[in-house]
Amino acid sequence: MSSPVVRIIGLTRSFEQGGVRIDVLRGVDLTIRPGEIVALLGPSGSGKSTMLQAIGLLEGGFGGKIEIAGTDAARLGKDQRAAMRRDHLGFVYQFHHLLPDFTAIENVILPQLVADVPREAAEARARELLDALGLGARLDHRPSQLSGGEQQRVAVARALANKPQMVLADEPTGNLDEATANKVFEQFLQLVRGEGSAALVATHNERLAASMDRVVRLHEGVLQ
Ligand SMILES: Nc1ncnc2c1ncn2[C@@H]1O[C@H](COP(=O)(O)OP(=O)(O)OP(=O)(O)O)[C@@H](O)[C@H]1O
Repeated sequence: MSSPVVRIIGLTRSFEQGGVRIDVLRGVDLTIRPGEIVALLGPSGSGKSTMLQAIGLLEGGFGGKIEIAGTDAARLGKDQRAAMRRDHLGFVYQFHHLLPDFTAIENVILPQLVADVPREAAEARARELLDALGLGARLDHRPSQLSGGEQQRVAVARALANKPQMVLADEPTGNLDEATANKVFEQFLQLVRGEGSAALVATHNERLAASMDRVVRLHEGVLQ
């Protein structure tokens, strides 16, 4: 059996708020296999974003163990964590965070150049992903010239540009109207499946969650 893309054991995280300690994550265990698409459900404030930040190696302050692609994150220095994010993980957020002065295709090319992909190959890959998302006629548009759904699709293409083993998505269609959200989400899932990436997708939407391979729920700091 192939090794998991992510394995977390006993993940904990607490915050101080106004002198009061809140234990948000109280011992979360989760294993995600290659290509597995997992929905992360939980009420507002239950710690979904906090969990994605931990797995994305974006912040410290966590207890427990996180392994990404078989490597214990605790052993990685700052630069190695950045390399792990770049080479193995893709990120999609509720808001697109595209670079406003770059076109759609440039936004998808850039992370590849940072990963030392040659320019021509990076451009071909960006074109392929944007085409697959129905944005073939929008390659040279800047984010401000795109609709919300189109911006979010560019963000999806950017997340997949470096062929990540896993995509971490935090309410990736949360700022879109329902019809657009459904369409973009369907395209997102189809592309992630086609690419063979695993994904962990935080959402409030039970219906979208049901279309994924597995659903886990955060409740009172643990997964159910
Ligand atoms: N940097 C921080 N400092 C203090 N408290 C924090 C911090 N980050 C998160 N929290 C608290 O941790 C809890 C979980 O927040 P988190 O954003 O992970 O929840 P969530 O499940 O993603 O919520 P939502 O569905 O509303 O996005 C909340 O009570 C939040 O206020």
